[in-house]
Amino acid sequence: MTVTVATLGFPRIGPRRELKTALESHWSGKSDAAALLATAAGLRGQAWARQRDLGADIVPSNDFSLYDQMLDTSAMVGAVPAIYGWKGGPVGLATYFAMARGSQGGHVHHEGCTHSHAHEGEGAPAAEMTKWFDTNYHYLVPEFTEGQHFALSSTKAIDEFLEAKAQGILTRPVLIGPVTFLKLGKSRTEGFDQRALLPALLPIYAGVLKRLAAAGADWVQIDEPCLVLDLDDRDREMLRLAYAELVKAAPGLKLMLATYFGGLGDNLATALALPVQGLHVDLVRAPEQLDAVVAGARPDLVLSLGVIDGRNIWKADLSAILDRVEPVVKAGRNVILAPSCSLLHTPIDLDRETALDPEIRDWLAFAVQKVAELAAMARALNEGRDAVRSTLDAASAAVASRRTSPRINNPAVQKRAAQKDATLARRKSAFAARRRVQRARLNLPAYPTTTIGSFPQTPEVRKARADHDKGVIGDVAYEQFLRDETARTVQWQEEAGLDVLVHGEFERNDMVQYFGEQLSGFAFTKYAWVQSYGSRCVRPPIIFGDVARPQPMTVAWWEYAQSLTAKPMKGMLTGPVTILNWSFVRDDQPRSATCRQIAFAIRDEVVDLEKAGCAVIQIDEAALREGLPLRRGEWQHYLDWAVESFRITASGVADATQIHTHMCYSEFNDIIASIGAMDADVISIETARSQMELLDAFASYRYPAEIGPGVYDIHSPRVPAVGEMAALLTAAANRLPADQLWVNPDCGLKTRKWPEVKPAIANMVAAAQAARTA
Ligand SMILES: Nc1nc2c(c(=O)[nH]1)N[C@@H](CNc1ccc(C(=O)N[C@@H](CCC(=O)N[C@@H](CCC(=O)N[C@@H](CCC(=O)O)C(=O)O)C(=O)O)C(=O)O)cc1)CN2
Ligand code: MET
Ligand SMILES: [Zn+2]
Repeated sequence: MTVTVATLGFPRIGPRRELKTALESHWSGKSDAAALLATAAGLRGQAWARQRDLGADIVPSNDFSLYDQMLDTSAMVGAVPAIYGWKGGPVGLATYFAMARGSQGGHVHHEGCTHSHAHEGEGAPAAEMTKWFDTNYHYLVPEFTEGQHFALSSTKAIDEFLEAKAQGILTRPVLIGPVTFLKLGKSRTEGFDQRALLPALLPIYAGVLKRLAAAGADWVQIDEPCLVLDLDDRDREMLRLAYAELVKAAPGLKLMLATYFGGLGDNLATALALPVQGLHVDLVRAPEQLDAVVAGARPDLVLSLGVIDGRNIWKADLSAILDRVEPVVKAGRNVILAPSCSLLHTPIDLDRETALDPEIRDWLAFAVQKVAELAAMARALNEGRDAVRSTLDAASAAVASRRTSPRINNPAVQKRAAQKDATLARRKSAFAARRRVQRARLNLPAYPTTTIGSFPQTPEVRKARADHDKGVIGDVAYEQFLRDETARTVQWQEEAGLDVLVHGEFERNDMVQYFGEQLSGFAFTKYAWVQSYGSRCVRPPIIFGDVARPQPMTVAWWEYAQSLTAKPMKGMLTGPVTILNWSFVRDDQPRSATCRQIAFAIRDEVVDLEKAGCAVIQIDEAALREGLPLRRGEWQHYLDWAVESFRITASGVADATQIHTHMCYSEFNDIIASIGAMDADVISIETARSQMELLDAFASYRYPAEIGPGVYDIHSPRVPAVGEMAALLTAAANRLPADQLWVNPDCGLKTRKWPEVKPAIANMVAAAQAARTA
């Protein structure tokens, strides 16, 4: 049986972020819908042709999206909340983008926002956005109500299939499966479990499948990544019901059920019993499941083996993969080779990275290179390994070079990380004692005020950095520009009456990339953008080797900022867990080991800041929660090493140095013990939208240290009134002792504009003053 190659999805932002440019131009009114749609069609056409030319036999369609594939699914089934004023019929662009970004009524929802929020009287807020499994990609959360009516409201899946067909490519359309779609959504009706909507939803899916079959599709890929999560009996029953129904929808149409981001585990039997014609499994995250899948699968079940890592950028050891796949093929199985998941989570093309060190470059494969790897392996299986001998040898050589390169190994770093000394992860005294000396040193008022770190990254700031990168302005001019921005911001904070100041982070492109660029063991790219949400992208640094900090990274900026004021200036760092979770990480040692190395590097920075005189140091761990494993049984192990890494970072300083941490997500109940174990002196969290309910977790845990519950929803341009923030502080003080409380916004202010920030912070300071005298 011939082995074929499939991809499950391809990056859609475009090799030069053409989609980002087109979207932002359209949103700002500079170009019309036709121009946007033409760019989008061009990108789709390019991606299909490219994958085919690289050797993919099965090319996906409907993996493209103007914003997000979950939002596309909501549009497909007509799950549009009433606030968007949609009257039925096809969901048009205006409704689609209103759900993605909020709608006018004076206010366009800005692209820098990751949350839903209430904009009273300002049109409709955007739908809530949240993390897609354990990735840094965000999807728009579908919303359901009891009695929800569904209707086919977007023919995008069929249209794009026909578009590719007209280009001469018979694609395999991709749909998000109905069970994953419902499970990842939320119910707007109190007490209503949206899973009850499955019977109402299935006819829409069946209708789409019928139309696809009529348009000429032979296979459809249905993604059910929920199959790698902990499921209950009702979920499993839903899967049985859904697929019994859907395989009957269109005679002759075959379904490839795709699972990814983990192993099927205790859902294996459920998956194998579904009457679908093909099953895709992730053999990168869960290589051990291959034997059980093969043993349990019906002989006629087509197996799509996800052997190339869709979540990382390393070249694969092709011969080692062939060793594992060959016996399956020899046994007469019908096998497709594929990436572990959609290639959406990798950058597009390594060939553009001409500035990367050639040795490191040789270790890497982006989306384009990964398809070529698959094609080479398929040829080896079909024609014998000699047919691609040089490719296989080159892959083995690259893997061997990465394993043994002196660039990867730093014995001093390894020795340091191997230390078992428990005092490295322990502050000198317990919190109560630290608090006494910190209070004496800082002498802050009750309800001390501060901000989370960044101030607006204006177009001028971004332009100065781009001009500096291009050589249009020199180092001196760029430094001076940043000093001026910093000085203005420090002076303004003094005038605003804030108690603990920040320098503003103007010198940083991104809170992770900035550090990656200065640490050894990291490589960074010029064009390797990965979509985070909508038009927003990140360039995750690549951690290829042992991590060290050759020299201080932030001390000079801190010293400059502190020289401008007598008030305490916070040192501002990104923590090890967040750097790890927002980077491409080496796969030749456990993530925990890499995290521990980063922890020591950042610890050195903490110590150097203290030496320079810094009394308050914030170590951001915004991504601590998103690193949680998908299976609950694996949580504690992760939390233990993540917290240990944070503690290593924070524990090199004297009792009198106050360590802050910051986390901007709003769920602490299930991990509160680990938050406590971080042993920070102060934690700032996002709470403005939850009316301080979040603090209940801290209260019932009797969290001993200080907390800055956000009182200003920074994701909205709206300026909160003094009374509103004062009421939030009262609500906080009803839950926790007042002497534990700080006053701050939910998160950094980099995506906001100065005309919003200035009055909002002035009001926040006034609210703190009111609380002090209450
Ligand atoms: N890494 C990371 N992950 C995160 C977050 C985060 O802050 N960082 N926040 C959460 C939400 N996710 C987000 C992801 C991206 C952005 C974001 O703003 N991205 C920017 C790019 C940020 C950046 O790297 N900026 C660089 C490069 C900017 C750029 O595009 N420059 C142009 C030139 C611009 C000019 O000439 O004026 C170019 O290179 O082509 C800089 O400021 O230096 C974007 O897509 O627009 C925001 C939130 C969760 N995950
Ligand atoms: N210090 C960072 C900032 O203020 C923390 C952001 S958390 C996503 O931007
Ligand atoms: Zn934050």
